[in-house]
Amino acid sequence: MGSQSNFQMKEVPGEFGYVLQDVPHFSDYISDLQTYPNPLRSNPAYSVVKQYFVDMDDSVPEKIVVHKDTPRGVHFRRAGPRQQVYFESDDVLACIVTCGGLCPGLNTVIREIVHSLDYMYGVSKVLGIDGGYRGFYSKNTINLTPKLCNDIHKRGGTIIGSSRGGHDTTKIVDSIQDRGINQACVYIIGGDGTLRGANVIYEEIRKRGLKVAVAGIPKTIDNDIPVIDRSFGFDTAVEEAQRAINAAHVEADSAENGIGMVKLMGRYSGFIAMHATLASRDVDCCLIPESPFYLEGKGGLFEYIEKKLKENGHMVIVVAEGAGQELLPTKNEEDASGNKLLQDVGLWIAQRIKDHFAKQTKMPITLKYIDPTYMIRAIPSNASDNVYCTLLAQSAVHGAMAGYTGFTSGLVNGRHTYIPFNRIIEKQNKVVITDRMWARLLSSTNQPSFLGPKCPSLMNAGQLGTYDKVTGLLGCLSLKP
Ligand SMILES: Nc1ncnc2c1ncn2[C@@H]1O[C@H](COP(=O)(O)OP(=O)(O)OP(=O)(O)O)[C@@H](O)[C@H]1O
Ligand SMILES: O=P(O)(O)OC[C@H]1O[C@](O)(CO)[C@@H](O)[C@@H]1O
Ligand SMILES: [Mg+2]
Repeated sequence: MGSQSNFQMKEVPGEFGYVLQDVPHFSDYISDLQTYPNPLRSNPAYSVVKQYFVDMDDSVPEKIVVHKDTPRGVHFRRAGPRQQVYFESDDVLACIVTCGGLCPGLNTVIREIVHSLDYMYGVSKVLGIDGGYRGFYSKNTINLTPKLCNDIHKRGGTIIGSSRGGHDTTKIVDSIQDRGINQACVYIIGGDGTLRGANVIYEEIRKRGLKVAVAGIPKTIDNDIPVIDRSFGFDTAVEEAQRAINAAHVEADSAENGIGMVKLMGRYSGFIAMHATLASRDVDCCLIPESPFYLEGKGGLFEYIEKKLKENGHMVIVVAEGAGQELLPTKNEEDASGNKLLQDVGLWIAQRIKDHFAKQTKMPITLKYIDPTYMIRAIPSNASDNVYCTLLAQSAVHGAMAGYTGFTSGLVNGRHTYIPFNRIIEKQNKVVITDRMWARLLSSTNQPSFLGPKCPSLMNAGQLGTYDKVTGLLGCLSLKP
């Protein structure tokens, strides 16, 4: 499945190095479009709010830490309602699909799209596509009404179902066309794979010249989507992870040389593990995919565990599911979407630790391994994620009604924006171990950096300035602002 984009990004330059990375609009490929006054103009709740409508020229900078001489840089369109809309309420058919793994907040986003369409724009025809992309052409749809969706934010999962694999662009766009509608808003909620899929749907719709807006809402519990401040459900996941870490700590603290190990999600990005560790303060070692480590010898994990047990009598380790995969025997299996299936690194390390302490040392240990991964992502979103989901959904609805397409809504530096698909699918967001946040974690846990002769890859790649071979610590990180 390719992810190359056929349409160039719309870049609008301005003064002093200002660049607007704009989102596509119907007017880019359809002529003679009719516009209508936004129905919110006559809605008493909104018409009294000063500056409720977003100025067409408002934009949000991607980087807010700047030097006095640096150019103004990349900006994104500010999200929110526009004075004019490109649909008449009665003509619009909207549909919502959720794809990929579960994430706290999916139902909140669905609820808020349905409610916003109805209450703000008078759009009452909203279909839920059953079970991910393949539901477009192989299953029945669900009529989503404000009444049906009223309580769903209190439930985990997604009421319309989700799946991996099964994306067929032609069939999906045919199915949108076959429903006999020429005016539609398609809301696609999902992670990096889903948004690549959304981009090709948008491109096909554009090639066919259809007045169908494709709006994405980025979803990923791993927080691996670039550009945005964080993805919805992440806050909830970090909070829920505390329960598992607490349990691991209690178990470890109550045993002789107790080790509590918790595996958290994070296929390629260790954000949940990093933030859960920073939040907890009970964690002595956090292992993430971006930071290679080794077990044996000087500066290795076993040596550190022995030191910690001698000092404190117990310790807690958090490991992200994608950490240390290069140490495990390879298994070339993929899921239906083509994502590599990972080995259980937590189980593997737990066994290696047990073997090491049984054979190499006279230290009896008690190790408890906790894998709360699916329990964490199956819960409803917390209060802060609920607010976030609500605003993401409202922004997506405003954007599509205003004729924008091929975009996701997303929080950038605390402001809601519209981001073109091209930007959001171009790479994965990862923990940068030469950034301040990872350094903060290292100083909080006091764990080794593992950047010794056994992990030379980063040294060779020149990602670090210098490395203190004596202390094993990242002495001279080139910290980014
Ligand atoms: N490059 C691509 N082009 C078209 N469709 C894609 C592409 N990559 C993935 N998809 C489709 O997107 C859907 C979801 O992809 P995937 O299973 O990778 O989850 P995701 O959106 O990345 O979410 P998660 O964060 O849970 O992994 C699947 O139906 C898959 O077929
Ligand atoms: O078992 P599933 O549904 O494929 O999901 C597992 C994957 O989904 C994620 O939660 C991302 O959504 C990853 O962290 C994890 O590897
Ligand atoms: Mg993904």
